[in-house]
Amino acid sequence: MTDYFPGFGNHVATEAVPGALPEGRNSPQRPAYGLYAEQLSGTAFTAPRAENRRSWLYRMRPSAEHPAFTPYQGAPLFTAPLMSGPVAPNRQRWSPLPGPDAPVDLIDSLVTMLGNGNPEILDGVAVHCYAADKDMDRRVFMDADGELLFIPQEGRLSLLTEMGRIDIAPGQIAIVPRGVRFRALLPDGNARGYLTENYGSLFRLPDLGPIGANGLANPRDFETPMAWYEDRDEPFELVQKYLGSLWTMTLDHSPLDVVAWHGNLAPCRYDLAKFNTIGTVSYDHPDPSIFTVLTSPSAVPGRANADFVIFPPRWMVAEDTFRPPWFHRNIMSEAMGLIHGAYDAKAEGFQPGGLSLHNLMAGHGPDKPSWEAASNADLAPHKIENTIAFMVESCWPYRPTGYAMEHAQSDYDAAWADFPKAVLP
Ligand SMILES: O=C(O)Cc1cc(O)ccc1O
Ligand SMILES: [Fe+2]
Repeated sequence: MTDYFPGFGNHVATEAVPGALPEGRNSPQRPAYGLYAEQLSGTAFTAPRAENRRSWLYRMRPSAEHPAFTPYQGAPLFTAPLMSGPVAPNRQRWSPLPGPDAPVDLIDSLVTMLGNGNPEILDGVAVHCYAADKDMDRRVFMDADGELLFIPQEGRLSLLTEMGRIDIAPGQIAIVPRGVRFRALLPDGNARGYLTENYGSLFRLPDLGPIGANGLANPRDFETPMAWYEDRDEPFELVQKYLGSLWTMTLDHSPLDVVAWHGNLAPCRYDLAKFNTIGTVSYDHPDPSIFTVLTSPSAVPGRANADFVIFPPRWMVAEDTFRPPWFHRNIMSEAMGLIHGAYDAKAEGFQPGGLSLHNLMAGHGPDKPSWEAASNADLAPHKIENTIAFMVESCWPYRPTGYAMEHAQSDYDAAWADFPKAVLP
């Protein structure tokens, strides 16, 4: 059983062994039990206090003690997206990826679909999919390129991280900060889902403006695990993603050996069912920014490097309104996935586990069957139920990988074919 602390980005102090956490200072001359003190910084030392995120880890061996990394040969589809060459301004959509041919763990199963920005300039975001059926045993992963946001779609994940164990099921999400090592177990034997990799500023809760002090994702519903460690003196492979490529080295022990930690940079989980969904109670379809769970700001105010947005169950009551998403062309770029159920703008072809891409200025919106149904619907209050879609909206256009382009649906444009022409008086 794992226990969690409630709250988002709180300062936490936790020890798995009594007496392991120093009191009154971060770096005593001799930490208890011969532990090693290590600071893990998620923001620059000099970041403004309100944004400053770091933790102090007390571990059995310093993480500096390791041999050189060499190129990793696994995870052939877990890549940086291509950074050059033309990108067609086409809308794209993907059916769920085929399952693995041979047993594969979470890291080796990752398939990079979309990405923008560049880990070298600390801006941008990538969307990967996983479909795994093997635990990571004596294998640990760490991402130097960004913060990881897990969005399971099928099957639970147990993320054994340096800073605690996180259990999530479809409908829940987990964040693992940049640099935090972990291995993933699959309690159901297999798991599928999405992984968002944020190269930019850390995800945080959005400002609420006139909404007030409460609403959307409430801070208390985020959960940070208590300290947990494994004391295993056996070979452990550590795979690291660094500047877009994968590297490996082998330790003679598990690096998940942090016995105590304190600070405000830590993994956490959140149950999307707890989202306080806000919508119109009069008319019109509000902009989807009202569904923002987490945002990673860019340097331009109000223009996110990445917004993680959900479309959860909710009441639709708008009067004299076309209720689903409208036709639109957006300066922001939209990657969307579906955890379960059906999305109200796409009656056909957008399946749970699938993905879609509407890059900046691509005309999109309801497909023809959704448009027809919503244009003629009786506007009684109606509850959208049994579904959660999500969007990773970014100010930078996404580049699909070569794999993504080879596996895209070939007929997505047909979603918007044959709309009747308006008849003028
Ligand atoms: O394109 C989409 O389906 C996502 C979306 C949803 C919505 O309610 C309004 C705008 C928008 O981009
Ligand atoms: Fe959109």
